[in-house]
Amino acid sequence: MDIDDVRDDITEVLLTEEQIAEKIAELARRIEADYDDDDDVLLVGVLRGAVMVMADLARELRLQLNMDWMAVSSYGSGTQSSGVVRILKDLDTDITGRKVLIVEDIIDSGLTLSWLLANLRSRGAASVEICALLRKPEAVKVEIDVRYVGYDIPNAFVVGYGLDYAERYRNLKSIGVLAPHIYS
Ligand SMILES: O=P(O)(O)OC[C@H]1O[C@H](OP(=O)(O)OP(=O)(O)O)[C@H](O)[C@@H]1O
Ligand SMILES: Nc1nc2[nH]cnc2c(=O)[nH]1
Ligand SMILES: [Mg+2]
Repeated sequence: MDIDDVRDDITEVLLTEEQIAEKIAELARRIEADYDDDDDVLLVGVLRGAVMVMADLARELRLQLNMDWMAVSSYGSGTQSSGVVRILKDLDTDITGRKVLIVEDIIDSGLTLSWLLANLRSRGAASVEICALLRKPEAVKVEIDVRYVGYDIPNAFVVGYGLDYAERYRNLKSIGVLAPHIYS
């Protein structure tokens, strides 16, 4: 769906389809420079928000890799993190000794990723790095080392390209700022 199809719900288009694709390609080139086929990289997509990033990044990468998924949720249906991270679906892969690259759509409070990093590291992975398409200013407050960041964006609630509000808007091709009248 195009952002114009829900134009009244969006105050501003933040990133177009083209800007997203450009950034995914840039991230892929950086990742390719750091890994090779023998690394047997495991991309771990964080459901559900990271589905679009994962699908596009994985196809853009000229690298032999595996893909797995975890579902964690801390937001429920609102726009504020509840502060409690829950595993809704665990990995199917044993990551002992594996080079893991977590793929995320957005880092906001950083809560989801700092929890996930600790969780995956405790399973004995050889390395755990993070690739996130978007990062908000709040994220600088948490001490997580994010190797690959696409765009640093302003502190607004954004939707589209996997990012939802109450499970809607995930299927927008671009990313926009949600109009306050939708959630207030
Ligand atoms: O840095 P944080 O403040 O923790 O926020 C970022 C997380 O919040 C969103 O997921 P959410 O928990 O809403 O679930 P979803 O991916 O299913 O939309 C988003 O996809 C990130 O995973
Ligand atoms: N859709 C959406 N989910 C988020 N989770 C944390 N921050 C955000 C955001 O800005 N938009
Ligand atoms: Mg998520």
